[in-house]
Amino acid sequence: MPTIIMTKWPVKIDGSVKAKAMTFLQKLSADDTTPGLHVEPIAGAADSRVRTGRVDQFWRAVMFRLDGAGESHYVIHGVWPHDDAIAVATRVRLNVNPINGLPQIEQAEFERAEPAAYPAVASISPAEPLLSQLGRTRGDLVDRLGVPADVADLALAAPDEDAILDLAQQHEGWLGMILVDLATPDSIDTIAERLQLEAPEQTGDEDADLLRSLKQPAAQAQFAFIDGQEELRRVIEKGDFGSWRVFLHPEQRRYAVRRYKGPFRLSGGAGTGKTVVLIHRARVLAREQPDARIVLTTFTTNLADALRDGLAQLDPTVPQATSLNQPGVYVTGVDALAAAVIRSAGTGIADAVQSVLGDARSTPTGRTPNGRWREVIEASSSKLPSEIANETFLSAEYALVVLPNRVKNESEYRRVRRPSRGVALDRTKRDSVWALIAAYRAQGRVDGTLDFAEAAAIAAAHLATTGGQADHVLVDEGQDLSPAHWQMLRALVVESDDDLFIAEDSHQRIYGNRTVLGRYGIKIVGRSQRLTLNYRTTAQNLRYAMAVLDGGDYVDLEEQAEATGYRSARSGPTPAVEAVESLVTELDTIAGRVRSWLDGGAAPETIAVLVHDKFQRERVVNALNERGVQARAVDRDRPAEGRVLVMTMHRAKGMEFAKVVLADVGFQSAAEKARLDGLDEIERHDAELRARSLVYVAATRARDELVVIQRR
Ligand SMILES: Nc1ncnc2c1ncn2[C@@H]1O[C@H](COP(=O)(O)OP(=O)(O)OP(=O)(O)O)[C@@H](O)[C@H]1O
Repeated sequence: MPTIIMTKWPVKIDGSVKAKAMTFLQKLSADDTTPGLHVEPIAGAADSRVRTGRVDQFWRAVMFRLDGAGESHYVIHGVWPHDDAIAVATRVRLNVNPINGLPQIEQAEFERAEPAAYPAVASISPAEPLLSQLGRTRGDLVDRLGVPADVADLALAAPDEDAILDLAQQHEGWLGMILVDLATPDSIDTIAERLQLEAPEQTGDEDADLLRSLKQPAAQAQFAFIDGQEELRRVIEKGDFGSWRVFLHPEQRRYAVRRYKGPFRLSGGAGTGKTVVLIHRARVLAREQPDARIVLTTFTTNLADALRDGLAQLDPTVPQATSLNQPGVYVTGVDALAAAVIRSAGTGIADAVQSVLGDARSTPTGRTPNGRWREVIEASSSKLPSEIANETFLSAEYALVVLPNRVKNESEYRRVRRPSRGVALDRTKRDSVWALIAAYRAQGRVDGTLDFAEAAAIAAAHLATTGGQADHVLVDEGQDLSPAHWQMLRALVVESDDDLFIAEDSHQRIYGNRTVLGRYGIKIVGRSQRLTLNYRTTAQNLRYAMAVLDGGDYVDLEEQAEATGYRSARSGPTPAVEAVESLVTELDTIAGRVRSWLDGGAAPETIAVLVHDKFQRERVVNALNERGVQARAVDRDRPAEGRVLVMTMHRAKGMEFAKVVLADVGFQSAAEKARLDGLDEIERHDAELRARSLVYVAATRARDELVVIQRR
């Protein structure tokens, strides 16, 4: 049976043709001699491997036929109306790039989109073109990286990064990736290494050489060997947004498949495909080890829902376990995971409760309500200064010091170390803090409730004595997890190769406090890498989002300063920043923007308005509806179709939309200002970092257009 090698192009055809192309490819992959397919060479074609095939009366597929290892292979170049297909088929040629060993389809680009020609730079600006400013020469591009000469000339003439990105967008696969990299300060060697470029080996058997070239890691960002009919159907049915499932960047592929002798950490800015790598890695592990118990977890239940959907989209045949300790991939939020461990332990949880809280409960039931710390402080006659007697300080002290160290009483608290906690506590203050913690715990005991951090600490203590219940744990949004979460995950997975794989971005920490993995038994030691190519956000929006972070001192889970340099593969309009004086003007401005996008043909559910809190969310929904724009608030539920979506910036974490309005940027309510003023310096600094991170998270949700509304 012939093997189908898909390129990115055929997935861009529209609905009715897609269905016919699917039928054609299915038949082709079953038997290329089936009558009616009309797989035929073209007389006088530039490449003797070219074939056309009959999709229907009007449409033809253009393909290359390669024979290797006793099998035929079809590289599907695209589907065109009959006459266009013949014209394309006559001219295209598939060959191996003699410099970098990667496959290239020559001339194809010119038939689809005429690349922009940049006017001679001197005529528009005296500035030097970007690549020569970066010291790149034609020799670097053509002779070292294998960029075709015509494309290299356009790149060398491009005045700035945006122009290079526009050019990159016209070239699929490795060529687009090289162009994006060329606009960064990375050295030519770094670019060549990242894409694993190597001079080709020539055996004299051209088809075999081509097939080997098509299997190179960088080739797989553009060409995919399709594994069976079912996969073929999935590849064709999904539009371009689905291309993450098939065409991975060579770096993404490496992290998805590589084996590690212990925990591994993958960092990367928003939109660099960390989640994509995790989903692929879960699939690779599940396919290779069908009996393995794999846990894929993240910070919230909504994000876990998205991971579950993503895994099912990638491959519905990967078994998703419905409970812990079962073969398959168990996808769950990290707090739901703690609850599952406690639930499955039954009354056997009593020892763990005793060791963490020092009380004899065996069946904790509910969840401690929000605001409990405030109630405890208000009910006490504590003499502690306000920068200590506040919810932010106490909950952090509890999560960072008390729970991970299993402090159960005053004398243990007097002795415990409090690294990186800022505010020093003398003996009297420690005793007073402990009195509040004891009151907090007593109230939990009365109601039979646990807070999230307590539940994770208890689950960790239970697993530490009963043993691991997973073979591989994959974690997304690692920057938001608390020490007790890490202790639980460490104890959940049996220590072995590929035990923990952690994706994180410290710039996106919007919950909790900084954590250092090494303190909780997770030793990364040199097994840590970074993704740097942003797939989601245009370079213009990314620049705005990065500027929000400027000056903040972010550190990652290993206490290293977080790198900020990363690049985007896409270019678009500059974000619009609008300053407004009042709430009413803000609402009018939001409605005006949204309406103009809708009038321009955008689907309502691809537009999101992101706000700070639930009150503002309701205000915006009402204002939009009153102004005739159908809008809907998104809370825990999944976003619905047919309405403009309005949600908090926290809720938008992990999501993406074509167009985004960021509301209330820079606005601080009087209550929030008073809360921040009451914090000690370190806590306030951390709260400010989180606030910037929140705007960064929100700004990086936009794929194409971003409007920022600043309230003065
Ligand atoms: N190889 C790829 N080809 C095409 N699209 C991709 C690829 N990798 C990722 N993407 C797309 O880029 C977007 C961002 O990917 P993903 O959500 O995995 O990034 P992330 O690093 O987890 O982002 P965030 O930290 O903001 O949640 C998604 O739309 C995803 O489908």
